[in-house]
Amino acid sequence: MELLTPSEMADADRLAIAEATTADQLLERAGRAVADVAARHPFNTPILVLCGTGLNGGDGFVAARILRERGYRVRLGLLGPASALGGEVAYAAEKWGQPVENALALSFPREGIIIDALLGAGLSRDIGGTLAGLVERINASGLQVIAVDLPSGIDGATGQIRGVAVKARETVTFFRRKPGHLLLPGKLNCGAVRVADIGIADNVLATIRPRTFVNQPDLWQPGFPHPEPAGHKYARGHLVVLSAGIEGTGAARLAAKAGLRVGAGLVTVASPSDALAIHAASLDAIMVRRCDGPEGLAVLLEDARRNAFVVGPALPPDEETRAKVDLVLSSSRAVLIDAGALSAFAAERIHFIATLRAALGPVVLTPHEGEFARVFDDIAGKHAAKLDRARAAAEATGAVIVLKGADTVIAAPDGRAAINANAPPTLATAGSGDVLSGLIGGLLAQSMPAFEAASAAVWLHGEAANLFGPGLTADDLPAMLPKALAALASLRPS
Ligand SMILES: NC(=O)C1=CN([C@@H]2O[C@H](COP(=O)(O)OP(=O)(O)OC[C@H]3O[C@@H](n4cnc5c(N)ncnc54)[C@H](OP(=O)(O)O)[C@@H]3O)[C@@H](O)[C@H]2O)[C@@H](O)CC1
Ligand SMILES: [K+]
Repeated sequence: MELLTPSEMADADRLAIAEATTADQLLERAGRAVADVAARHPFNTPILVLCGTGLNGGDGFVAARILRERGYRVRLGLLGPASALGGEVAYAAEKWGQPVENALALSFPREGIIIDALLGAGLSRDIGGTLAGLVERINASGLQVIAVDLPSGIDGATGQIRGVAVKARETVTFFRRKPGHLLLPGKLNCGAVRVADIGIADNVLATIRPRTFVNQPDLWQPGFPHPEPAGHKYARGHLVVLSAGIEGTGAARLAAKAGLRVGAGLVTVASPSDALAIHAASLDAIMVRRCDGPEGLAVLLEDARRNAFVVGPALPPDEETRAKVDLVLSSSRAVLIDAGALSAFAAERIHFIATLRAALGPVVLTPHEGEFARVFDDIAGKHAAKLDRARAAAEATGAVIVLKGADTVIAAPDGRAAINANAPPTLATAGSGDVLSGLIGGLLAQSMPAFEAASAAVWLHGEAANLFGPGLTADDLPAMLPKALAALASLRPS
């Protein structure tokens, strides 16, 4: 499902108006959708509608009129003079035809709901002054808030709070969600997000060509390597996970188990001599091979059937790790780089980016924010918004970037980006990132394209955690994958 930035949404409105509808009709339908949500509250609920002077306020005027017609007690406060209203908003205000209070001077009811129609897609700067005071009063009022399009103060393109922002219980948006509904902190201010159909046809998207998506199976399911009846393990790739030494072997096993569960035909843990015995004792279906230093890795790379490598979980951020990364990147294999293999380049950033750009095979990096800042300090300094940071790093390196967090962003070098929305807080647990690395590696081994592989893995990771429920540890994730894969298969178009 596509996500539209506020400016892409304005294009959608324009295209819809050019084709089959009028601005008045769009405003009427948007306001009606808001009224429908408010009308789920009991009949005698007092409703305070707070309107700005733009189209967001116009939606508020329409909602106020419809709710009053339905018998609700509605008061309306306007931010600014009525003379500032123009076009369809002035028309909606005229049709309201009831008293208009000064939003900055009105008294709040003790109970009821507030409809926040102060600012939506037109937010263009930080909120300050008296409006900031009003937003703080709304948040301190204890009243339930229904936000129109976006909670006022949330940037629809980035999810950032511009100065202050309304905290809503529900948000009604139109046609498609915006990135700010999914990215933190905006997501937390939105409450439950409802998407209303206001009569904009999907075909406007062919002109707009959105580049940002919700990370859902429709985005990558067609390329997902569901097992084929005639398939055999050698057609499903061979994933190699590099292990750390004796004190850090669990991470490689977690990644390897995830890679095997997600369908890689063969999985090998490449282990330093000191850890061979412990891996061999705890792995059955997964193979174990000796791999000491870059020389050992070079030997493993001689077999071209080993087509995907996970490098980083539990590896020390040192020169030897850098040498291993350089070696796999120059081998034209699919490579997943995480953890120690990212941090190893904190002092060698220029070299790292140049090596990534020169890589012949697909590459995916999975930094959390701390690792990202370490390796891409220039980009982190330039871009405050997570979506922009991930895209800039993907463009700079030619790699797919999975910028992890509660609102993980997956960005491709061609500008596509997906925002993940199914990760429960229980995923923030030790070893969870190693499982994700293995999932991506396992899909890369099966030749799934890198952006799709990374997005699918992030979704499966979230799905497995959701299916497990409370008390999750990373060890539980590979065991939950069959259920997550079954859930995915059930969503497959027949
Ligand atoms: N397009 C369509 O057809 C449809 C659009 N729809 C609706 O329209 C909404 C977008 O409407 P919009 O573009 O008029 O912008 P909107 O959010 O009302 O704000 C503009 C006003 O805010 C002001 N302002 C900005 N930042 C500020 C700040 N920090 N602090 C204070 N003021 C600030 C800005 O002032 P200015 O910058 O001009 O001084 C201007 O006056 C969209 O969210 C959806 O609800 C639906 O009806 C469906 C059809
Ligand atoms: K709003």
